[in-house]
Amino acid sequence: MDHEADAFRTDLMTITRFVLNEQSKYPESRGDFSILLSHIVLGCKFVCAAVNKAGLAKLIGLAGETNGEEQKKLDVLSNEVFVKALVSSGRTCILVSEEDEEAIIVEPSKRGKYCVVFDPLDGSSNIDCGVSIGTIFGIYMIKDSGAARLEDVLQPGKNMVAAGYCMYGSSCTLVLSTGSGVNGFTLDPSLGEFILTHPDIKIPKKGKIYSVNEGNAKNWDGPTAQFVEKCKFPKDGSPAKSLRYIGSMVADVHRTLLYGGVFLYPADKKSPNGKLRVLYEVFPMSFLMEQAGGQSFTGKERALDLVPKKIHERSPIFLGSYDDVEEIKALYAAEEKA
Ligand SMILES: O=P(O)(O)OC[C@H]1O[C@](O)(COP(=O)(O)O)[C@@H](O)[C@@H]1O
Ligand SMILES: [Mg+2]
Ligand SMILES: [Mg+2]
Repeated sequence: MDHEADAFRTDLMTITRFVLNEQSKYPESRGDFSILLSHIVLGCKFVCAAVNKAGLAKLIGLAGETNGEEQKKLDVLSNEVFVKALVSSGRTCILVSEEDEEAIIVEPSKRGKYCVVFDPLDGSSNIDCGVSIGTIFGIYMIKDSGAARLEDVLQPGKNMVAAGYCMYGSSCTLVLSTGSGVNGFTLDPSLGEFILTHPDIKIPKKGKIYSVNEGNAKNWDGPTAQFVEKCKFPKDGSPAKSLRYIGSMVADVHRTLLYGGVFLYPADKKSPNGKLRVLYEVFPMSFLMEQAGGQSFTGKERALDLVPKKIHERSPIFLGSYDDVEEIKALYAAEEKA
């Protein structure tokens, strides 16, 4: 029996312990954020289990419903899981999900002071082939949850109090920032606990990878085409960058955060505002990137300074290593001057 107990490491930093430690830094805190996050974590565990057995449980394929785009069964299931988890936390007042046309205003008796914007299942085009997908979330805190209004979520991303994503890949990894750095936790399936495995993530200042759907190249604007050309054929004697593109923002951004480089989904003639949604894709990923020492740019401004007018608004995005994004900003500035 003794050898079993040895396995129990008292220093095991689970995400729950981590968040409670963070909370203890704010003596006035009532624990609302920790409770909210524990419900998000539960949602991620539930969706992770569903993703792992998607093929077995007939969760592959279309749901036969749309949100303006064809919804996959796992899109619908993940959305139901997170809406239920967030409302049952009793800590939210407004929810914005990619899968719901309208914002969800939580009934007054179940309200709390947080607004949560989320993409319940990111990378839908990769579900049926079992390639890494994920969940993305951002959290705002509002003063008066009693009077919760849509305007309370149409705020700049820099006003968020926390952001994160959970990647369902070869392992299940939850990456979180509460505004003081970025930490990564890996789900230990035997314990059912997220364990701190990537403390204080810092993105390399410059990377060797660029990540973009080159299939759209013929429709790109000048600065984007020039930047990708520089990645492939650098004129300063530096080695060419490698192209890596999974087609799931969570997975492409996760790799960028750990290895460095740049992920971009630019505007193009076909999609003048790009493809990715400001509130629940661009903002959370930009918040994490800045917290890890990188940066995020729209082609015009710092992504977190954007003020969205609609909940499903899209924006071009260039995010990643500080120096790589600086290069892109310089190309757009030069075009502006020209
Ligand atoms: O197939 P494309 O045009 O390269 O787009 C891929 C992008 O679209 C997305 O799948 C959009 O997100 P959803 O899957 O949540 O709709 C991103 O994850 C990904 O970065
Ligand atoms: Mg998405
Ligand atoms: Mg999605």
